[in-house]
Amino acid sequence: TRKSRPQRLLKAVEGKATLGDPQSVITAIDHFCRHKEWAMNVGDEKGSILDSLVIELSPVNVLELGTYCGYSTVRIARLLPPGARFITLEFNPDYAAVARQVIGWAGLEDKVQLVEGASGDWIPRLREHFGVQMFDLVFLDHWKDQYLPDTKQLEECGLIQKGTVLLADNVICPGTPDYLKYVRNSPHYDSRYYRSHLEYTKVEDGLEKSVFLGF
Ligand SMILES: CCNc1ncnc2c1ncn2[C@@H]1O[C@H](/C=C/CNC(=O)c2cc(-c3ccc(F)cc3)cc(O)c2O)[C@@H](O)[C@H]1O
Ligand SMILES: [Mg+2]
Repeated sequence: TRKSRPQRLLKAVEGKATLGDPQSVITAIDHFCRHKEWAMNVGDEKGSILDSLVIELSPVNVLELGTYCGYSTVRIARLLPPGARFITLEFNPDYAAVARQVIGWAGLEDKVQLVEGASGDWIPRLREHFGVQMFDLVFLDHWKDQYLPDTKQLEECGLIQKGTVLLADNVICPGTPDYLKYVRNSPHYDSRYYRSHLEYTKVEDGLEKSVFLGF
């Protein structure tokens, strides 16, 4: 059967990137998505905003919801301080398999724990299974209607505490209206929109950064 788009994206990485060089993996994926086939990676423009926020935050415990091909996983992992812990959740086994190889090409497999499974099933188990107390950064980039329920579940499990930063992709396109309303209206979050564009296009999109202020 024909290869899937993530498998074709992986071939582009293997053909162009340098083993162990995260930047070359990022560049290869961006080139593939801009010139060959669009794919729903956070991309280079929003990716640069993501980079600057990771550098500024220097997070120790990071959670990503929705690994897909591992593009944002590589962007984040390459900037983490030694000893940081990065868990990324992906419930599609085919995407997880591609992401593992993309992360491996970047030489970042020791920095990332890719957990195959649904966020709803895993969020309640992260504390006892991985011994994580709270997350400094949560990057939301999975199904857009899951951002809000998963955020509430993270709050209930005590994995979001004072100072935790939520960074959400696609708050304009495709859009996450219920999540946006929640973080922008809640007295417990200080929320800010970083205007940008939908990856590899001129369509408006952006990232919403929401800092939890405590209960
Ligand atoms: C069931 C919820 N829990 C989940 N737990 C773990 N992984 C999950 C989950 N949901 C989805 N996933 C995974 O996250 C990924 C899903 C991402 C969904 N993203 C989008 O729909 C998206 C879509 C667009 C987009 C924008 C404009 C268009 F015209 C077309 C598409 C752009 C983006 O940047 C996007 O992120 C997949 O790998 C999926 O298997
Ligand atoms: Mg996205």
